[in-house]
Amino acid sequence: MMSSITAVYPHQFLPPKQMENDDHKEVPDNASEHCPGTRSEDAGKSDACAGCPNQEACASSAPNGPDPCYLHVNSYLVAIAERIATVKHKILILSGKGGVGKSTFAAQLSFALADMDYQVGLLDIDICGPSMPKMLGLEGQTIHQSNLGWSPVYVDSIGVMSVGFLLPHPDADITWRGPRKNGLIKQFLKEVYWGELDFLVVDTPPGTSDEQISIVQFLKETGIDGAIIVTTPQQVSLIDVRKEASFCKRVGIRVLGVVENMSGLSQPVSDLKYLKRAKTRREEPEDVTERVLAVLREKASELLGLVAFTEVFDSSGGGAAKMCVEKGVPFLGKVPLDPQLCKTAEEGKSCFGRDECWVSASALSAIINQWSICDQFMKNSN
Ligand SMILES: Nc1ncnc2c1ncn2[C@@H]1O[C@H](COP(=O)(O)OP(=O)(O)OP(=O)(O)O)[C@@H](O)[C@H]1O
Repeated sequence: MMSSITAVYPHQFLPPKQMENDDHKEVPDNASEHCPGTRSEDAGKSDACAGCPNQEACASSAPNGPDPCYLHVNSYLVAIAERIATVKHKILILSGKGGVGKSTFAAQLSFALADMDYQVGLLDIDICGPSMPKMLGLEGQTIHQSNLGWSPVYVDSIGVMSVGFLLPHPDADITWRGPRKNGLIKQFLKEVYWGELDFLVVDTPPGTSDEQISIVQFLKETGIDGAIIVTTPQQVSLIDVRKEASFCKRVGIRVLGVVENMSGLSQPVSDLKYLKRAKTRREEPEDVTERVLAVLREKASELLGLVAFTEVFDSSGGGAAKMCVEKGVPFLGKVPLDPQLCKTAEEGKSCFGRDECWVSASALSAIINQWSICDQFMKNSN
């Protein structure tokens, strides 16, 4: 039972002692209040070190030598494992490049899973560029804490956690080096009370850097079920997907599959015919019958799923499907470049069940169904 709910303010991102640190000064979670940092000349020797459980380890380490923080790795991994024990499945959403639609996919996947009556959490660990508050229509929301921990912000039963909820204003920048990002991700995993979840979807920044290393390290006790890699069809994006797949292999994370997003332009057939005719005649159909026919054609093509495909980016290299064969990872499918999906995602809404983005919604549904992770995972966990 939750009680005494209070807001979590930006200065509570990290414990005060870490807020005062510069990025090179490591302070163990259990250190005394005025800890000089494990890399300091005074580590283990200053007055503040008296009585600290790390004193001996710090005093015996040469400055800039092995970091005694690692002596406490086990304690926070255990704390995270206990906290995350109520989460059945953890899925990372990765991409090699930015702007390929990873956050869009993570948000729409969460909506789809919630529609299937799963309990879903969405953790945004893109610390410097959090998109989830916008993509879930939760801008301006703040995090609260209760005696159980930090409460996610909820939309359509999806619990969402993002650094975006902790910013003093939407334009505030976060310019942090690795250790501070690491600290916040650790804090999210230790502090957030998700309750019983079927899926925790983790949206990451592009690449294989601090955030990816942290999440893999922190969840290694409990295990990560797998990763979905999002790409666009261009070769420059696919080169980086190969790196993501190699990263997953090296750290022992199963690649659940690759999604090719913005994969050509798909339009209802009726739209194309209508546009072509209007362009040829250089006039709008003034005739009522013409207009009625245009609407009927659109509805008919929607019902029949008739879509015309136009290639936008060069995919002569074979696109993601070919790359998947070479890397031996599943190809999950293509999502078209769809202005309506962009609009819907930026309005923070689900594309499922919306007439205007039925083309991309059906592509996403096909991917999620083909992925059939829900069945597989739920069977394994029952
Ligand atoms: N299939 C699509 N069709 C049209 N627009 C799309 C599609 N997928 C994503 N977008 C739009 O592209 C933009 C970038 O998407 P998104 O933020 O999801 O990318 P990202 O890979 O998460 O980027 P970053 O990693 O840099 O945060 C957004 O405006 C989004 O609405």
